[in-house]
Amino acid sequence: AGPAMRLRGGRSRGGARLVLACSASSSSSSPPGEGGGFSGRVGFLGLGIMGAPMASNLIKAGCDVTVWNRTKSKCDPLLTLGAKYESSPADVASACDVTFAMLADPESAVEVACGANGAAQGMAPGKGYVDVSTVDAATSKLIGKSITSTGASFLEAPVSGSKKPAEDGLLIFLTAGDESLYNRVALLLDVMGKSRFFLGDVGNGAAMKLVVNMVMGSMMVSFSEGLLLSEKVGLDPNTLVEVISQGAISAPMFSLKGPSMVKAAYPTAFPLKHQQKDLRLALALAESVSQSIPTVAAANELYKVAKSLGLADQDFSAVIEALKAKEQNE
Ligand SMILES: NC(=O)C1=CN([C@@H]2O[C@H](COP(=O)(O)OP(=O)(O)OC[C@H]3O[C@@H](n4cnc5c(N)ncnc54)[C@H](OP(=O)(O)O)[C@@H]3O)[C@@H](O)[C@H]2O)C=CC1
Ligand SMILES: O=CCCC(=O)O
Repeated sequence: AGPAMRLRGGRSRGGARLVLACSASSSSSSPPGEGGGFSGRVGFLGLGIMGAPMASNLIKAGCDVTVWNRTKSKCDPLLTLGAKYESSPADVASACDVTFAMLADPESAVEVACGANGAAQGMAPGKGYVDVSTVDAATSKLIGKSITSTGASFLEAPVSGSKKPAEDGLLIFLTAGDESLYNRVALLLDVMGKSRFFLGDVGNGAAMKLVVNMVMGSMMVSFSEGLLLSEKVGLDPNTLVEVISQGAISAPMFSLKGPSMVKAAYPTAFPLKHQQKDLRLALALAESVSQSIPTVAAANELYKVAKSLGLADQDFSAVIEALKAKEQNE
């Protein structure tokens, strides 16, 4: 099947419709749709900035959710909401019909899926694994192979959208892999997101995500340069943010992050270390097809400088501090 897309308009967030749809006993009451109702147990591995609100939305929608996180204390708020707990990814996968994973990077995604007590050890025919972490295509294929070798199904489904969209259930899923698993979990994706794309073979979702994030990472650097230059020539950078917001290059990211960047505040929504990871992976993707992406390469260097300044866990908008530091050193 060719790429398919389903865009949803008006939301019925947190309403009875979703509660009914996710409840184990009421799948027949589910709304019609590609996935129908989801009546099984749902696992969730990785409860960081993104994973915690995503799992939380599934619980609030009435799903039977079992969680695991490397740092166990991060499970507590989810347990309070009604989640169950298992002590390893393998145990979660074994207890659940479908397991989602939201891990930091390729290394942790592989470790949790394929390592000792990894999810693959709890997989079996009829079960599904949905990796929503941002990784490269090769990593996703490796994880997919490990999962499908057990007879289970695999879907990669990285997300566009940050902390707030995750909290609001407004993420964009970029999925690829097993289409029947995609259809099976469609309702769950719709609890956590506002739209979903099915892009074909495993690797296409990862590639789409990296291309989107490489554009975002360079946009942020260009915006940072503009803020600093405007200030240097005697303009009010807040006015620049306002002017940009009304023109053709308006983007929610600029309006959202600009005002706090002007105040040198970087409350973390998307950690800078993850943005740099995505640029690194995008550069490798470009290299694999001999595509030149010099702007991204330059942006990546700045994120690396920002990391070396101790800003890895700040929001990625803190990359502006690398430009300030560069100026001081010149
Ligand atoms: N934040 C954002 O705006 C967005 C992030 N993403 C992507 O989503 C993924 C998660 O991001 P985010 O939630 O922000 O990141 P966080 O850093 O907040 O969370 C990372 C998660 O990975 C776990 N983890 C890290 N290393 C290991 C390991 N070796 N073994 C087991 N678990 C591990 C962490 O566990 P522990 O709690 O123990 O550290 C935590 O649960 C990343 O791939 C990111 O690029 C995608 C879209 C938006
Ligand atoms: O991977 C992070 C993406 C953040 C966003 O889409 O706003």
